Amino acid sequence: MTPRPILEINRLGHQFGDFVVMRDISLAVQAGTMTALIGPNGAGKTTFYNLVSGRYQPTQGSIFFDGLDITRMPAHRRVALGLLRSFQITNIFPHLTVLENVLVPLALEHHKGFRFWKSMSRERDLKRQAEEILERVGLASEAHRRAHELAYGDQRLVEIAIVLARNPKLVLLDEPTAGMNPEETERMVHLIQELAQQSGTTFFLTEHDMNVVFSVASYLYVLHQGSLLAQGTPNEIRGNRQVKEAYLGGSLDS
Ligand SMILES: Nc1ncnc2c1ncn2[C@@H]1O[C@H](COP(=O)(O)OP(=O)(O)OP(=O)(O)O)[C@@H](O)[C@H]1O
Repeated sequence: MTPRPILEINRLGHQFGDFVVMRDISLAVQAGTMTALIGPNGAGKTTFYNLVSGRYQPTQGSIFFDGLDITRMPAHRRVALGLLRSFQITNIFPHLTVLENVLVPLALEHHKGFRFWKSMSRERDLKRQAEEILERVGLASEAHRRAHELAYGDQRLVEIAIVLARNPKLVLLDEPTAGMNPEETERMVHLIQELAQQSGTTFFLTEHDMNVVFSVASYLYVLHQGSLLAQGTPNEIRGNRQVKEAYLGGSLDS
């Protein structure tokens, strides 16, 4: 029996007024995989993520998460179900320490809320969990620094730690290496690979850097002008003529 996909998109379409940005997208993301959505600039990746995360509601089609129809569900309820998005723009509390940045979502996950912040901060168990998450993303030594003091690449790691603290089933990773230098990119790639192998979390990422995509993803969907142009393994996509043409000049050859 084929396992049920964690994310199933059926004939998804979206219009802004009369302008059709997305048409007839059907795809499935299998649990435990690292799947990527790629496409040239303006292909519709951000719109697609906004539809899946609940920021926009599609004008056509349906979205199922873990077997549940979430097409019209508000974003915060999707988060509560375990569907999280890591934003391109750093989305952290700059004046809290790195550890506190992870403790806040952990507290939310444990339904304790901000009112209990003071007593909660002493709770050894949550602190230990936060430290474990920081260990996993390679930030244990930065735990007591304020987040805004960190280098850009490390701030993106804090963002990943915040997402992990919500105990996600599916993470939409929006350009995880955008704006990073080569060293930071390499660290992030290693981290993504490790997370994909070790946790039961499923990742669905979009990324402009094809070297990153081909080294982390096991399956790819290619968007072009709002439609699905191709799907397949990294090797199949690398050799796909239509995909190469869509990218005009072969950034896929690298
Ligand atoms: N709010 C909006 N209103 C009208 N058109 C929009 C809106 N948001 C996006 N678009 C249009 O939808 C199309 C897809 O844009 P989108 O940002 O989803 O593409 P993308 O693949 O994420 O691009 P990039 O890789 O450059 O970030 C583009 O033509 C864009 O101009």
